[in-house]
Amino acid sequence: MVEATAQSLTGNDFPPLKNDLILRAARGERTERAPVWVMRQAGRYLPEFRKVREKHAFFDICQTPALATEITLQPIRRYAGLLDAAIIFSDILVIPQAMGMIVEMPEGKGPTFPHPLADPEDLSRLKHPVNVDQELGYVFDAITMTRKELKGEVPLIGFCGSPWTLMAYMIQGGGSRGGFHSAKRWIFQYPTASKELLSRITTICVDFLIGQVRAGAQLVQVFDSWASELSPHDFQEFSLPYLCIIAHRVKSGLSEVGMEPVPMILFAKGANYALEELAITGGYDVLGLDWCIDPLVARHLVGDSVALQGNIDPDILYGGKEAIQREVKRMCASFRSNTTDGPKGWIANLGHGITPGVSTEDMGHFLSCVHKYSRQGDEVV
Ligand SMILES: Cc1c2[nH]c(c1CCC(=O)O)Cc1[nH]c(c(CCC(=O)O)c1C)Cc1[nH]c(c(CCC(=O)O)c1C)Cc1[nH]c(c(CCC(=O)O)c1C)C2
Repeated sequence: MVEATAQSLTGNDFPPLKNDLILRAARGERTERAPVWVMRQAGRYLPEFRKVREKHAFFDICQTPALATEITLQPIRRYAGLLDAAIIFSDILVIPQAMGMIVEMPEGKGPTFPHPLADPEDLSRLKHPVNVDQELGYVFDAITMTRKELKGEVPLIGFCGSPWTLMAYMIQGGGSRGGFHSAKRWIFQYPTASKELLSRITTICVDFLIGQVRAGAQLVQVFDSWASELSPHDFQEFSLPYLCIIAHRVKSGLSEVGMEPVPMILFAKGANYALEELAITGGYDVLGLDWCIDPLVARHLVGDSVALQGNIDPDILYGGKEAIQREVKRMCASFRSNTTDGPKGWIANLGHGITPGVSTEDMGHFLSCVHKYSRQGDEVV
């Protein structure tokens, strides 16, 4: 059992980093090959995860730094040398919990809120303001412990959910399967209360991400997984402004405490129409793409101002080895603009999270194909 805590370890005590490929790509640099990691890489498709999960409740794992560390490291060990980043094992729904909501995670059922927010009066049920160190200090401890245990093999990514995506769960009370009709009703019927809630969540996201970086996270990602539920107009009104505030305040907050900024990644699924604007005003270093946009088109929209992450359709991992190889080749050609130069400002990933039924072997094959076909000097078509 490792006994480090965020208090006992300063940044300087962490082991030196051996693989900075993702940090260079996030800064927009040309790299010898594309760094690769996979959203939800530490999760249910891994038998070693399921084994731990049989014995522990989901949020007990999140709240026990040694278990969160162990699961974060599982894919790094299994795919030794193939993954270029680890992502801390946690969940976006720890923020609603910190605000006082009960969130349950029955196995195989996804998140459940027994008492979702029904109408604006329910905002008074929420803790406000939230002391992030007190409520979410366990995530900081898990990050510090994981960073140490990673021994500098790859950088560690911290994360949070976006204000809109979190609000959607808090009102809907369950996962995406049932849609987000109640949450959508709020933005139309109670726009002012919706914005009050979004502002409160934004403040927590800022403190939470700053705390994660202070604890040892070397990049951070904001997941706006359900941006796809909003029209372009409503994304402008109920998501984008809060996403921008997060990026700008995290950067200024870090500089106030004398820390270097870390690359910030935004994954706003289904908001490809906003890529150009996000690249100009968003404040993020990397924009994640879902699979519904051609990388060449995305690059054309954002120019050279940001790095891109993504974006193969996660279901390709069900298509067998040949299809995986063919589609990775295609993705590489598109992100590399069909040149033999190494990729520039590109982090390879899926266009959303890996799903539980993928075989561990096919995941490994995907990673190997990215290594093979994103390499500088190689033919790309
Ligand atoms: C980054 C992350 C998340 N969850 C988990 C991680 C761990 C790190 C990783 O491996 O990526 C573990 C993580 N989170 C969960 C699991 C499975 C839980 C179990 O064991 O029962 C795991 C391994 C539970 C969970 N938590 C959530 C869902 C989705 C439900 C829906 O469809 O609306 C689910 C199924 C909410 C959630 N959680 C997260 C997102 C954003 C990413 C995405 O869009 O996939 C979202 C939307 C983020």
